[in-house]
Amino acid sequence: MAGVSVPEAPVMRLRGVSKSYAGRPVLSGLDLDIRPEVTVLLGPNGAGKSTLLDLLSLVAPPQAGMIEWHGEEMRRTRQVKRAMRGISYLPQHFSFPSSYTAADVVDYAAWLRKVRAPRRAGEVLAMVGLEGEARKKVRTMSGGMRQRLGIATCLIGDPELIVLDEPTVGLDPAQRIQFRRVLSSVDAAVLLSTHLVEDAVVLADRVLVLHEGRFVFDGSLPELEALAGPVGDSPAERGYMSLIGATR
Ligand SMILES: Nc1ncnc2c1ncn2[C@@H]1O[C@H](COP(=O)(O)OP(=O)(O)OP(=O)(O)O)[C@@H](O)[C@H]1O
Repeated sequence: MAGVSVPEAPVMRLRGVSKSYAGRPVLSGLDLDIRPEVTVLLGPNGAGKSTLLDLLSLVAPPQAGMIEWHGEEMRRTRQVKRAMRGISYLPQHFSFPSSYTAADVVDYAAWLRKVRAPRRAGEVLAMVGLEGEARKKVRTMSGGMRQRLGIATCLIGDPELIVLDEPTVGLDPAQRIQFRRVLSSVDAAVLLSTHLVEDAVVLADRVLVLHEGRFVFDGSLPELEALAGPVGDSPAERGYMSLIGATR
């Protein structure tokens, strides 16, 4: 119908997803549709962000509820393996062999992910501002360079969903701007977790706030800012603080 915009079909859909560790609920009945946009997941320590990202990357199954990839419910290992080809995941803690060069790391990641026609290492390294560093060894890189190398490994093979756990840790302000450029240049759904409300301000098309295993917010940055209470340094931070009930 003319004038009515139809939202793109979700890449991934979660319905009633729950997860517990040793009987202690960490995620409780989450519903989520992921579309090709940059979604920033905020939440305090222990909110369940990393646990949720493990589920989104299909590394771990939920104990209740269901996950769909392009409308297909993930029930069998075969389905999960096929879907995983379209998903890149950078965990919070990762390391690469110290004797590898940046190009070795990218080639190795392509091999691990069974990417048939990987982008050339130089291309993904350039996307994260590591052009000219292809022959630099991991052991000689700064923390920020390693972080960008990790992000580069997620860009090979044109993934449809990129899941990044705290990717901005270790990036300085200039590198954060570079990272924003990278995200705006990739043609994929991106979901990243962070502790920094500022990351949501700079990067997010959509903001999710997870608190005690439940979504307490799912909306745009202006909608988050509209919730601003008295605590915090910026409108977005004040909105976030009021959602998680912070009093300091
Ligand atoms: N493998 C595990 N076994 C037992 N408990 C776990 C396990 N992984 C996480 N937890 C617990 O589940 C809760 C949520 O952890 P999770 O790492 O998902 O939170 P988070 O929001 O990512 O936290 P942070 O911001 O500190 O990284 C925490 O209480 C954590 O201790």
